[in-house]
Amino acid sequence: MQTSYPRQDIKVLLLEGVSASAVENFKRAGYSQVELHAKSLPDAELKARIADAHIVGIRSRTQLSEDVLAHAKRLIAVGCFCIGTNQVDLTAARKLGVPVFNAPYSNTRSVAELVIAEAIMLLRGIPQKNALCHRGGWTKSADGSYETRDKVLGIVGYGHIGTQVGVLAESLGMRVIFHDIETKLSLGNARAVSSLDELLERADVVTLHVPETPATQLMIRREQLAKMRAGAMLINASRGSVVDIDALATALREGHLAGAAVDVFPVEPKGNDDAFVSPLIGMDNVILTPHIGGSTLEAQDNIGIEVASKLIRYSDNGSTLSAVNFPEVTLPEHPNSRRLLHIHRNVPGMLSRVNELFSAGNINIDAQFLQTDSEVGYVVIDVTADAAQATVLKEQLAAIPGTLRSRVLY
Ligand SMILES: NC(=O)C1=CN([C@@H]2O[C@H](COP(=O)(O)OP(=O)(O)OC[C@H]3O[C@@H](n4cnc5c(N)ncnc54)[C@H](O)[C@@H]3O)[C@@H](O)[C@H]2O)C=CC1
Ligand SMILES: O=C(O)C(=O)COP(=O)(O)O
Repeated sequence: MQTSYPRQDIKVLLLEGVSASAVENFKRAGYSQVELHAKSLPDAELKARIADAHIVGIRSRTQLSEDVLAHAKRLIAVGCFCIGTNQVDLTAARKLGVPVFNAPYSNTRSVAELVIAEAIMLLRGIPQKNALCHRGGWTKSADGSYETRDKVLGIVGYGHIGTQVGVLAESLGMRVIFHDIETKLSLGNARAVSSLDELLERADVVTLHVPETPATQLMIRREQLAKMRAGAMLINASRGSVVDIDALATALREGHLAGAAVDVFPVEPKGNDDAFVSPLIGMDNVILTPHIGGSTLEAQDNIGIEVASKLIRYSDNGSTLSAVNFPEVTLPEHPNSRRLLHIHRNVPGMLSRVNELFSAGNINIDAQFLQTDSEVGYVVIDVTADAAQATVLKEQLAAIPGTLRSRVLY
């Protein structure tokens, strides 16, 4: 279907080495202006580059704050080519009429596999043994080295990743307990515990799989670490903000914890050429990884296809299905109609004002779908009109007070 605004004029800005599968997907769909950067950009450059971008794709590192988004004058949609969307000011984007999409499942298995591998490595004391061998040392000993069988794995955040970690851990013979703020269906023999404290007190290995929210900010501090069993281990592949990293360093240094595996940090380098700084550097019993929990070729390839497809669908036909900050609207394509979009502040009487326009112009509405949330309304309208009429209608829609965006799609 030919779009009113030519696809080749739509600028797609992709940062942080988003997978080539995304670029291919855009190009195949006719979006020829795709700019790909290997890293996240410094704030000033980001503001400059985002100024004329219609679509922006990022991963977990790029911060799309209200201030940055205010520079994006032509932005129609944002894609987070990852799970977390905490790096985007979702409310600010919504108020600008910009839907944000992500890939909620594609890298979950990759994280779960890494966590299981780390649990085994930590229980065997491999990080410190490996480090010593590299320095010419030799510690052939069973001290502090355990099988996973019958050990208790405590999962904090029993969602898409947490549940998969639980299933894999049970296949190794671990006993799985979990804590979540929602009531969750237990898979296998996993058991919910009554509180985070109970989980910390009972688990041999604690693994964190919560999103970054105000409630998970520094969820694991000195007091929580002190509640963990002496000799227990902590794995964090969620967000760096969830753990007080200095308190973790102290608990490890003092020997209360036997080891840790950390993939995410309060401050992470912008790209592979930048230095990594952490109080955990130099601790042999800590596995440090550069936020690669979801970085497998399979996951990145699938994420590239998934998020690019969502962005293309929105740009081509207005579907906001699975947007994380926006009313979800999807309407089948009606090839013989013109499609208009109207995004507005959710105030009383908006739909009747939109519809008055069409009846005043004697324009027939072939199909219409409105969805609202507390702040924003989004309506897709298919009408019988020619291209010139559609352009006039778009301008008239834009003039309705409270309008955030109006577009003609085709
Ligand atoms: N290291 C990496 O490369 C990756 C990290 N992640 C991180 O992992 C997080 C989790 O991913 P998914 O499992 O897919 O998310 P999810 O949304 O499926 O699961 C999160 C679970 O945490 C629970 N939760 C939320 N707040 C909580 C709280 N205060 N206390 C206890 N439970 C709470 C939720 O109810 C939910 O069950 C993502 O938000 C992302 O930040 C995700 C992918 C890759
Ligand atoms: O999916 C997520 O939330 C992740 O943390 C993975 O982030 P990344 O795409 O590796 O920057």
